[in-house]
Amino acid sequence: MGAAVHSGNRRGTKIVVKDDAEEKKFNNNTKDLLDIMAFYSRVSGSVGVITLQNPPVNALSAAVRQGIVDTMHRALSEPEVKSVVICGQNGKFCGGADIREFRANMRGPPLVPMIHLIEAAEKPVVAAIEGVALGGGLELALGCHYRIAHSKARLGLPEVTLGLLPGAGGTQRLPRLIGVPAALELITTGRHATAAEALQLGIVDEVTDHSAVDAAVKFAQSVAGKSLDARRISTYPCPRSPDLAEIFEKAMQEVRRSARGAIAPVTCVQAVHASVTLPYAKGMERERELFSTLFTSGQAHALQYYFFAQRAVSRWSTPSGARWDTSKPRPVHKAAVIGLGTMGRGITVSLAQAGLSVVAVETQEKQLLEAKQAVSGMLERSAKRRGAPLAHDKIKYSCSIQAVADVDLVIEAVFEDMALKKTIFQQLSGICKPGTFLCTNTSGLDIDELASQTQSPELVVGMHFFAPAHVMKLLEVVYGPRSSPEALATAMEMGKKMGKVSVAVGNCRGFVGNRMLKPYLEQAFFLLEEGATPEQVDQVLEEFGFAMGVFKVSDLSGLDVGWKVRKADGLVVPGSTGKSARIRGGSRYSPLGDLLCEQGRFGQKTGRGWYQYDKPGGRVAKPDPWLHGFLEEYRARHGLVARRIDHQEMLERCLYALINEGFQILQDGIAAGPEDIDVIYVLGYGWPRHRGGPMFYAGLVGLDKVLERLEHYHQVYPNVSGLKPCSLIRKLAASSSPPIHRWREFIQKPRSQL
Ligand SMILES: CCC/C=C/C(=O)SCCNC(=O)CCNC(=O)[C@H](O)C(C)(C)COP(=O)([O-])OP(=O)([O-])OC[C@H]1O[C@@H](n2cnc3c(N)ncnc32)[C@H](O)[C@@H]1OP(=O)([O-])[O-]
Repeated sequence: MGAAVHSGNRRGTKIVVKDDAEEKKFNNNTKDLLDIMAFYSRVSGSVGVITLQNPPVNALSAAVRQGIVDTMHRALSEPEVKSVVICGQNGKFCGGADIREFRANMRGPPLVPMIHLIEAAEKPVVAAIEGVALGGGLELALGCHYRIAHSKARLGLPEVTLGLLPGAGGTQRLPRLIGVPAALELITTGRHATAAEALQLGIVDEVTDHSAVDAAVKFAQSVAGKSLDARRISTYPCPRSPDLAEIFEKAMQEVRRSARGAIAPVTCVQAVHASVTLPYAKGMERERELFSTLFTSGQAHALQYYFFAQRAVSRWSTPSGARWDTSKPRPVHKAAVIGLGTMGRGITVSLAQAGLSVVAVETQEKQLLEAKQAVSGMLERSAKRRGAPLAHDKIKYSCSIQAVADVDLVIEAVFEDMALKKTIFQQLSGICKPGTFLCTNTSGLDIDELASQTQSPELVVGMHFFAPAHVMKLLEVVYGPRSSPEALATAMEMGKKMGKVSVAVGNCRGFVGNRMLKPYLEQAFFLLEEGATPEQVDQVLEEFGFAMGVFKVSDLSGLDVGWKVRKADGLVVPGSTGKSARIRGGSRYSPLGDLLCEQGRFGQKTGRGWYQYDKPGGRVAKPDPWLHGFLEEYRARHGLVARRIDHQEMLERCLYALINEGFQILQDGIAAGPEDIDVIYVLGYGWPRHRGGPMFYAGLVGLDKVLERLEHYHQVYPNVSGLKPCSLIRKLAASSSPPIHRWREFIQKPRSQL
């Protein structure tokens, strides 16, 4: 970069042109905005450089927008300046509008006129895109006359994932620039494109491996004085082709199919449609109208809540006072996986892809060979998909558990069998070098019972992966009463390294996810007893937005899994008749799942479960007349009279029972906050993201309403403990249902042990 010409150095060679009078004027204009967050400097004499400065992602806050408007005016008014570059501080162009401002009163200049100011400028404006240009960030770049990107930059319009549409001209400019099909795909999925793809699509003009800012300055000099007539995207003709109607119809079908009730993707298609049917100015009006509808919707609120929730879970804390910011993870270079069944294989792949050396142990030679082949295939497919190098050489396979002696962390992933796991933990405790963290992949067993098998219980934590383990983003990291903060921090960090969202949870039966699933499943079974069919219950849940209804999920994961657990708990009493058949420990119990298992109906794997499949392993669920007959016969045998159950009741009983357990989990301190539960349910259990998660949904419905319905159902079914409202929901409802971010104040804090 050339020498700067003004005084007032703010950062290194960047010179800020901002005199006292201007500062005062700005402060008067913006009243309480603390600082101009776009800095102006002049480079090589003739290029005005505007640098957005709002860490960490240079989001377009009111102050940044004000700064851009002011510095643009400055650049345009200086006769020496012939062209302008807009860039972002710290190698990040811009992460879009400031999402935190969406729920506050609108201040500062709006985005749309700000971008028009840039586009209408008579001097060329070049966007220097490093890091990210997302949402409003990309829309800002589309308002510039040229775009230069760094090869590692990512560009996209992810507004749809926040329940919005690109409302700063994105739906009108992008199709004009790259055509309707490509724009529709980017806008409705919200995915990020690489710089190379953006170049190919025509979103950017040049890609560089060096500094995009330097390249943009050079470029800006080369285009100074040239006509900008062909560079203003808003003036481009509307893209037209004979098959446009078909393209839109297909896009609409696709988003309706995949959106599961989310309104933003559908609205995005409508907005892009306006770009071809209306002139630009009218298209912008339509974009604004549609944007306003989305902006105030509950779905946008839910998705934006979820955006922050997913980030908040990394700031974990435990009731004993351990915290993310005071507990340091220990580095892990070498890890081991014990047991190479389905879960163990997925975990091995995740570890190897995270760059760790892995010792993969399976004691049966034949299974070891099979696992080795399967893992190689998974790694190859995954490397191809991600365009990443193969990680085969990271893994050493062994038949002997002794091979784990020198690893830093072990993940045991054998069957869900406490006796077997205990034996392995006893062995590990003797074999591993001192300080090795011992983790168990379990979906609900007692971490502390396992810890007690070892010489160092403080090194033991649970890592509950979700199948398929190399694909699913969720990891429940379970701390026992004796797990050290360091062990917890290390497991959380390991999850992050593997690309997972790790959520710290306390040790109890089923942890958070599966514990909440129990009353939900229970209600689904009871509904069948009372007259519903699996299809009806699933339809209600799928219409709500679940990826799959509860019975389809049960068929997919295998009915035998829960059966084994119930047997171990002494709940399965084969051949029992009369009233006692449906009561356990004084509470209502449905043996329906047990009865199906006794018939060998384990779900998809046996071709029969709650549904029928064309063959064992078949995927397409079809209603099964046998099952309907079986349910009728079951009801008759137990003196149950089938009734028509409406959608509302099915939904309320399943969801409110689950939510009630969520409140109990908060009250027990098993989850630190409602965000933890919501992230677990969205990422691990198919809860629709546009409904924020079960706890957020409860707040949206109204806690007093949820409480009232729980009270009602508990009155009707007094022997179902899952319907008895938990005291925390009562307390919150009695305190005028505070917003979700204040719920933690109402949870009784266990005394800190620190
Ligand atoms: C008319 C209007 C039309 C336009 C609408 C829009 O532009 S809508 C917007 C469209 N844009 C998007 O949807 C992009 C949203 N952002 C992202 O996808 C990612 O943050 C990233 C890829 C930019 C960086 O990933 P990374 O893994 O490197 O980092 P990270 O993810 O951990 O974030 C770090 C911190 O920054 C925070 N924060 C981030 N962005 C924003 C924001 N826009 N705002 C506010 N805050 C934001 C984030 O909460 C976190 O804070 P914490 O927890 O530390 O207090």
